[in-house]
Amino acid sequence: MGLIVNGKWVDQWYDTDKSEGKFVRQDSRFRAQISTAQGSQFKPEAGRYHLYVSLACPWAHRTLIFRKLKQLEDVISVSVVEAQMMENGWEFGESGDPLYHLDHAYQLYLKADPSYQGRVTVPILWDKKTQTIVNNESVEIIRMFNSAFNELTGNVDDYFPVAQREEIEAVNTRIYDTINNGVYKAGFATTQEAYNDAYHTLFDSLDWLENRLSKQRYLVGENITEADWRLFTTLIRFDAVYHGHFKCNRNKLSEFHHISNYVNELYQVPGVKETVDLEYTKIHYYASHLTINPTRIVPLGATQNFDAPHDRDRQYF
Ligand SMILES: N[C@@H](CCC(=O)N[C@@H](CS)C(=O)NCC(=O)O)C(=O)O
Repeated sequence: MGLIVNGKWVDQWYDTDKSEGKFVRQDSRFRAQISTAQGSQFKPEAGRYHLYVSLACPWAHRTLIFRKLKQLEDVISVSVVEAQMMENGWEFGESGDPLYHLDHAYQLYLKADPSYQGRVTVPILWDKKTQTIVNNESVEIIRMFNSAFNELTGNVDDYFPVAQREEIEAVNTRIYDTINNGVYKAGFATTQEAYNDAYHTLFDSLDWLENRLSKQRYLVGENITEADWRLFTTLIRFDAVYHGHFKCNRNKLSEFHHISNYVNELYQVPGVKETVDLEYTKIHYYASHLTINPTRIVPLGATQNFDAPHDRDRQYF
């Protein structure tokens, strides 16, 4: 775990000294867009882009789901970093960097921008043509996958419909702050107060979500939208990782009837379960975060069956 400082990798845990023990996530820095717009440097082209992911990472997981749902598997290649992230950050191992056979993800960041400073995160959407990072922000990557390649694939499924954008964004904002990033705020807090705040805000939001999902099948409208997928990748990891490792333990997610049925439904959407690997995920979190779990012992639970029948196809008012 570390970051790039003045062109060099430095092994360093998150610094919470200046934020009263609170974990503050760094903004993603590569923010270019793939688009057909005139003058666009990055046009949608089959075989041009490569996605680097960790199967443990909820942010990267979103991009894998969109790659599946939008039938981009033959258009955008993918590779997976090693489960453990130790003193050199994300490691590529034998198959993690099929393009340049680099050892570490930080080398890829420096290849894209030798002056890059900061943390080295996944997902990374790489352009093989100009040999740079197009974008390393999952929200923007899934939106590109949602629409930029439609003409190439013929898949016009839309998870961010114009008519619902405002409501989707409002829901996303609360869910990002209190749930997606909320579990990290609890887990990476270094003072009791910062942890307490994150814990209460997280479970207030899960109570709100349980109520919302008792009245409607999906977060927004009558179909699955990006809001559901953005939430799903955090929820699927909850009992296996966040409940124990990040101390988000007021309840297990399986104790929320509507939320857990909702997770099962999303898991059972064709193609999605192939993007989930909770064993790899547990190894990543428990064996990489030495500050939180110095013994690196990976717990054997929680046993969950996301293939169990769900009740989400019932009538809603
Ligand atoms: N805002 C980014 C966050 C990506 C992110 O933080 N990924 C984590 C893995 S779950 C990471 O690579 N962390 C490495 C680090 O912070 O040093 C996104 O949504 O893409």
